[in-house]
Amino acid sequence: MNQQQRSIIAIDGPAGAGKSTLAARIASRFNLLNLETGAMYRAFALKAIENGVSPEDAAGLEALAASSSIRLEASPDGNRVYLDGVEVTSRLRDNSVTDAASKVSVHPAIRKWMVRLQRELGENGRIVMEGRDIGTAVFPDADVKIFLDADPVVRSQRRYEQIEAAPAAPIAAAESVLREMRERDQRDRTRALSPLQPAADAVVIDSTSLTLDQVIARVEEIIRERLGLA
Ligand SMILES: Nc1ncnc2c1ncn2[C@@H]1O[C@H](COP(=O)(O)OP(=O)(O)O)[C@@H](O)[C@H]1O
Ligand SMILES: Nc1ccn([C@@H]2O[C@H](COP(=O)(O)OP(=O)(O)O)[C@@H](O)[C@H]2O)c(=O)n1
Repeated sequence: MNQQQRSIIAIDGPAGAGKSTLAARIASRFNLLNLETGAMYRAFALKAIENGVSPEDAAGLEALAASSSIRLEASPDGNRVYLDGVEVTSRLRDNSVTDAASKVSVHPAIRKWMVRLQRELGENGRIVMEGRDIGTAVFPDADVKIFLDADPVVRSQRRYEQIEAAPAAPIAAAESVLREMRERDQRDRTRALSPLQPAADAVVIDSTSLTLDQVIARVEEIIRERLGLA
C-alpha cells in the first residue's frame, strides 16, 4: 500500500459483534491507526456522570460538550483516552459508563459534535475507525465499509465471557448482560440521527457462526482487493 495514500476503513455494527478486536488486528496488519469511537462516547458519558448531568438532559449535555475535550491516542495495547487532558482509559468499561454512553449518544447535538471530532481525527489519515455510524455519517466516502453483525444471544455470550475473563472481573449475570445489550441495541437502532444500520455500500458480515480468524481473513481479503494489494 502506498504509505502516503489516505485510506479509511470503516467498521460498524452492534455491541459484541467483534468490531474492536477486528479493528485492532486489521490496524496492525496494514499499519493503520486504530480509532475507537465508542471510547469517545464513553469518555463523554463519564464526564456527564462526574458532573451530575443526567444522560436524558439534552441541553445540559450540550453545554457540557462545549467545555469538553476528548482525545484518542494509539498505543500497542489499544487506544488511550484523554478527557480534558486526563487519561481515563481504565474507567471506561464500568457498567455505569456503558449504560450512560448508550444514553448520551442518542442526542443529535452530541452526535454532531462527536462526528466533527472524529472527522478531524481521521481526515487525512490511514485509519481503521470503528463504531456505529462511521460508514453512514462520519466517513460516508470511506474506502472500505464493513458492517459486522451477529445474533444477539451470541453477542451477549461473547461479552459475558469477555467480562468474566477481565482481571478484577465484576460480578455479572449472563441474563443481565443480554438484557442490557438488547436495551442498548434498541437505542442504537431507533435514535433519530444516524440509527444503526449498514451503509448501502457496506459489506455485511454475520459472524454468528464464524471464528474471529475467519472474520479477519475475510476482511483482509476485501481490503487487499479494494486497496489494490496483491
Ligand atoms: N467471531 C468471533 N467468534 C468468537 N468470539 C469473538 C468473535 N469476534 C469477537 N469475539 C470475542 O467477542 C468479544 C467481544 O468482541 P469486541 O471486539 O469487544 O466486540 P465489539 O467491539 O463489537 O463490542 C471479545 O472477547 C472477542 O474476542
Ligand atoms: N460511533 C459510535 C460509537 C459508539 N456509540 C455508542 O457508544 C456506546 C459505547 O460504544 P462501544 O463501541 O464502546 O460499546 P461496545 O459495543 O463495545 O459495548 C454504544 O452503546 C453506542 O450506542 C455510538 O452511538 N456511535
